[in-house]
Amino acid sequence: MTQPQEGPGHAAGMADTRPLLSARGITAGYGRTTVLRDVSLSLDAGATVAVLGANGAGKTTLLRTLSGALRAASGTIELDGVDVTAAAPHRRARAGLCSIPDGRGVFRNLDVRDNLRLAVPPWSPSGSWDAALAAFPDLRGRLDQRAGSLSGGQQQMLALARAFVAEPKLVLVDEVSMGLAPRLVDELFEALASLAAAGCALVIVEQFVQRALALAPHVLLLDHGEVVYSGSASDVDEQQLLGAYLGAELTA
Ligand SMILES: Nc1ncnc2c1ncn2[C@@H]1O[C@H](COP(=O)(O)OP(=O)(O)OP(=O)(O)O)[C@@H](O)[C@H]1O
Repeated sequence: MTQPQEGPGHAAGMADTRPLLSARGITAGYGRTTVLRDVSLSLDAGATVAVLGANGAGKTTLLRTLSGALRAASGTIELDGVDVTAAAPHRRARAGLCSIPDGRGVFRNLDVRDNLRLAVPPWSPSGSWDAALAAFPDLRGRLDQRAGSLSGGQQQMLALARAFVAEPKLVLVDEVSMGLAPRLVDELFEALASLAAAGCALVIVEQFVQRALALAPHVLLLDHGEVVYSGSASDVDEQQLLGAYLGAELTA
């Protein structure tokens, strides 16, 4: 396994600048069940990593631990140099983290306008959501519509639009394509690409591996809660990838 400082988003040989996200030795789970074991992930500002692995490998658990929805049993998480291991989700959000969970992450009882308004950070100079509506013009005519009455795809657009408005340094995206038609998934991935192009770092969990790899130059491959590959997407061994997805024994 690659050491964290050589992992995703960290080009070997480059000047050693502080990573935006540094998670080291994370162990986490639910009650007495340990899911993640000694997971490390380091990501530079503006870098994108795809977290891959079979069902139950621990991908969502990793995102939940990074967002603060789940407390790590051991290990440390630093965001932009600040230790947020014990910080509540709202404190991580203030530090620049935005989480888009697979349950969409919108306020279903509020209309689209209020969903966007609440995503504006208090310190934002512009307080504008023009970029969000430019990325998702479909939402423009729905500002007064209750989020809960939007289609699944529109809710996912709104969740991503909120990320645009929040101007985060890091966005955690869990299964953005879940249950959506390919055309909508294209649109959502274009929006993710423009977030990345704007300098936002992304940690992506995605069932469509090829889509994730098209966006992410870096891969963290989990198998039964352990990192079995961490590094460049172009170097990932297809057999190893397949092995992790099939839950088969992996060769070194
Ligand atoms: N709230 C929970 N309580 C107890 N166990 C859980 C809970 N959530 C997940 N698990 C278990 O933790 C393990 C990892 O689940 P997780 O959702 O992180 O995997 P995943 O890689 O995201 O899988 P999938 O692709 O199916 O979403 C699984 O065995 C799952 O059953």
